[in-house]
Order: sequence, then C-alpha cells, then structure tokens
Amino acid sequence: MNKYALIVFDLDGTLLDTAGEVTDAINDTFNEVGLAAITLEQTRNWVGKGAPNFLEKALEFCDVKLQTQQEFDQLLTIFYRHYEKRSGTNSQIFPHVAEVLNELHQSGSKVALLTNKFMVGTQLVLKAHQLHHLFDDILAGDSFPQKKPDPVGLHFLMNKYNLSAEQILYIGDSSTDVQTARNAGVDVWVVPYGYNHGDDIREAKPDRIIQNLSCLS
Ligand SMILES: O=C(O)COP(=O)(O)O
Repeated sequence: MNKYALIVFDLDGTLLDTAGEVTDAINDTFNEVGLAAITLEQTRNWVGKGAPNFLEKALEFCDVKLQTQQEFDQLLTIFYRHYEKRSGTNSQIFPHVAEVLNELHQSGSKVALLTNKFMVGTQLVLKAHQLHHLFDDILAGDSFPQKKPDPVGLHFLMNKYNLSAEQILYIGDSSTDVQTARNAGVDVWVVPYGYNHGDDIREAKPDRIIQNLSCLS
C-alpha cells in the first residue's frame, strides 16, 4: 500500500449500494410521466455511466423512443429532481468501508472520490452515510465536461498533487472504472460485489480483485 500516495475510490457499487434509491428516483420519474416501473435488478445493470446514460437505458428497456433531444432533456431534468430528493434515502454502506476510510483519513493518507454520479446527489448520499469529510477531493460526473472512462478526473488529481500515474490506485467495481484507470495509466483494483453492467468483472482484467476494502487497512 505504501507504493501509492493517493487512493481514489469509485462510489456506487464500491462504497455504497445505491441501487435502491436510484430505482426509487427513476420510478418517481416514470410514474410522473405515465411509464411502467423499473426493477432493482435492472438498475444494478445500468448504474455506472451517469444519469443521462441510465435514463437512456431505462427508456430503451421500456421501448420508449423520444422524438427530440429537447424531450429527452426535459425528462432528464425531472429525473435529476427526483434523484436529488432520493439521494441518501435508500442506500446501504458496504462492509468495511467506514472503518477503512476513517483509518486512511486518520493516518493522513490522501484519499479522493471519482464517480459518474452528479455532484449534488454525490454530496447528499455521502453526507447521509457520514463519509463526505473523509475525502480530500470529491470529483463527480459533472465536475468536468467528460465522464469516466475519460481519464480527466485522474489527470486532474495527478496535476493537483504532482503525482505520477504509478503513485495512484483507483478502486472501483466496473469495467468503466478499469478503463478509466487504464486510460490514465493508473493501477486498478475492483470489488466483485458492485455493479458491472451485468458482466463478469474478471473479463475487465483489473490488476486485482479484492473481496472488500479490508485489505487496505
Ligand atoms: O452512474 C452513476 O451515476 C455513478 O456510478 P459510479 O459511482 O460507479 O461512477
């Protein structure tokens, strides 16, 4: 572990099981516009690439083809409204996350969060689980023009702390996270319990699969 000067964590599916509240948010949205409900299992396959992608997947599943970008943007605005309201209301922290993040914080290690979730929802759910103060940096899906797997977030952290790629470890749960790290030349470990677009995480070829975060303490 001493090899790394900065540990960066993904959020959904890595630190928190948020599928419940994301399902609630999409179902509030679909209920408002008269569409059928989505299940928790479907949500688990669609989280990880940000809210616009999630909404696209849900509409595709329901066989809804919107005519214009404007219609999509209007629905996305409704989704964000419900998503914000639901953030932190129906999620669970995964085992070992609180202990490990508190330990890293107390030992003075640099720790950052890099997620594709929008910043307002990210802050709300972190606060609900009393995790927000444990990160030196919180980078969300709307912090930069590009989302993961673009390496912009990891490049930002490298520049900010004047670190080389070898000094950073990214910990996530999906092929998107593996690709993000690869695009920045950063090592990547994954947990097998999260969301990976319905695919086996081994196929993404991370540097290491860890059963949970306890190996970091
Ligand atoms: O897709 C999202 O909204 C967030 O997913 P992530 O925390 O795994 O990046």
